[in-house]
Amino acid sequence: MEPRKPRTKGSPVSDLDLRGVSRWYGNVVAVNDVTMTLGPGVTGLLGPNGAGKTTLLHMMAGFLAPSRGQVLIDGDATWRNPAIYRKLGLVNEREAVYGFLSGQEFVRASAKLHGLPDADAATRRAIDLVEMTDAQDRRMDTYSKGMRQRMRVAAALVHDPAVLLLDEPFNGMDPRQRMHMMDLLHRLGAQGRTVLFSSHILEEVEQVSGTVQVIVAGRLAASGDFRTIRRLMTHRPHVFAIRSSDDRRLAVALMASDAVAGVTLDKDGLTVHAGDYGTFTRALPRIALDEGVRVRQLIPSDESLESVFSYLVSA
Ligand SMILES: Nc1ncnc2c1ncn2[C@@H]1O[C@H](COP(=O)(O)OP(=O)(O)OP(=O)(O)O)[C@@H](O)[C@H]1O
Repeated sequence: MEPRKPRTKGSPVSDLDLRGVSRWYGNVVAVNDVTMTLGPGVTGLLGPNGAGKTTLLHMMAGFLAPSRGQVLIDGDATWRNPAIYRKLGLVNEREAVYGFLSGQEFVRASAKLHGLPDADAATRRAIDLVEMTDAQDRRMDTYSKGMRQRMRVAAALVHDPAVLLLDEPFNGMDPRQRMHMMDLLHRLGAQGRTVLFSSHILEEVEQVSGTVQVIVAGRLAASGDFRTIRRLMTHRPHVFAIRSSDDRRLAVALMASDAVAGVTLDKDGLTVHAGDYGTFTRALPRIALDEGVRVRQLIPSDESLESVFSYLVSA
């Protein structure tokens, strides 16, 4: 976890604690016995579609009761506790904005809902934080996806919460908008806020967050800094499809290698089961060279995110 940093101003730092949290819908177990603690800095909640990310975020935000366990902010349960909204902001996955409102009106409505004593000042400050001051008077339906998303973040930040939760904030953004949003999350984390965002894309999480929580099929599958997660994902069995100038000869040589667990040969070439990505990809060129075989194609054939996740779950 990133070191705790003091907030520059506003409310004190907050910790978010999940203790044995489960949530089921009828027979569907959406979240299964998740325990984690989140502190200041940016944390990525990584998981494939349907893993339970939205359900977790909604429980953290006090929108949804845990079926079992507890979600606590600074020791207080989030469920049925409106007082936590002074400390917490949520940016939901679905865009719910009235396009006829200007960005400024949208953020100001949020300031009013929070009953802030000086709604205008809070609105100005939040819009400035997301760098949307120049565009604040335009109607929101004239904004790009990225601009709309930043205004939604401003609305969630208008009361200066110590905790910010964002559900798939990068969805539908082009690379430039994505960079801008990443920069914003970095800044918010560096200010000492506890920022949690969900994503199903490893690279997004890797670029923004110090800490990663991986959730699969409702369970916490792994957690740590992104290097640990990346290592877990590469140090695992891999399957490669290979075509070469002499598949048969290469197959025989590969079978003798410690880096290879199994080889099948058919008319489309070789399928190699390797114990570990790095060991195999370092060994292959040497083996091919020794045998005088030219490798024409090397394709990792089980690189789907789902296969990585299912490995992490079983690990
Ligand atoms: N209101 C509900 N009623 C029944 N099942 C639900 C409900 N909400 C979610 N689920 C189920 O719970 C599981 C977790 O869903 P959730 O939306 O939390 O996952 P997610 O990781 O956010 O996925 P996505 O990114 O696709 O939204 C899924 O199997 C989903 O179908």
